[in-house]
Amino acid sequence: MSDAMLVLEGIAKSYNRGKPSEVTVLRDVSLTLGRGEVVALVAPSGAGKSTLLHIAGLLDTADAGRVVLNGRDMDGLGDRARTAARRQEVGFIYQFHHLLPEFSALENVILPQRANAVPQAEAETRARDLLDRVGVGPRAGHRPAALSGGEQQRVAFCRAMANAPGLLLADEPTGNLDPATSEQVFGALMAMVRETGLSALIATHNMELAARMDRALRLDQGRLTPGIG
Ligand SMILES: Nc1ncnc2c1ncn2[C@@H]1O[C@H](COP(=O)(O)OP(=O)(O)OP(=O)(O)O)[C@@H](O)[C@H]1O
Repeated sequence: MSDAMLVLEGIAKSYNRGKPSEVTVLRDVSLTLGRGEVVALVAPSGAGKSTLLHIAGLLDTADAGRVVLNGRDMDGLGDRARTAARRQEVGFIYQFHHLLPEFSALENVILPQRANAVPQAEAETRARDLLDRVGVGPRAGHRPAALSGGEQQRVAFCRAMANAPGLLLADEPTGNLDPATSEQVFGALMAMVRETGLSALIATHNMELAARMDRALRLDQGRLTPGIG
């Protein structure tokens, strides 16, 4: 098996193709993310970070180029196979937690496992373990609205990790938090990523956080260049 968890080759993406409002976001994006490697994705607002993360995580398709996830070429796969690959291989974290408001923290971490046919008791044990590891175990029975911003985001990590993905994609995961909470949440995220040997691509505007990852890539004018620049 290859050492890469994710390979992107020559990815291009435009919105409103063929219309006067066409906007080209990604021109030629290539990237190899090794197993256990944590890479910062730094970009000005509107440069296409979310678009790139969505293509890498199989939530969107590119106009050109290849996505190889865990050694498997995603080209030509049907919707069902892409959804199955995404559920097994990819965890997402967003700037806003997007937890389900009607469910407790615990249930929010159980549900994705149930969607993956994990038995209830096993899903609950894993959810409790994940929540304990990021320090929100005592709050497991609370709904998101009763949790602080930092707690909500830690629950969102647990949800992303619920199905033990090999790849974590994060879109400004601490962008909505004050500096002290951001530090706490980033610390919990990195500890879990390192412990589980996950590969991660983490978009951030925070240069200090970017500098603490294995390397940084800058997205600008539809292309990636090394460094924070
Ligand atoms: N569905 C869409 N239709 C048309 N244009 C879009 C669509 N989605 C995104 N765009 C445009 O593509 C560009 C890149 O968007 P994207 O959300 O990927 O940027 P971003 O780098 O994540 O931005 P931010 O940091 O502000 O969240 C923007 O100019 C945006 O307006």
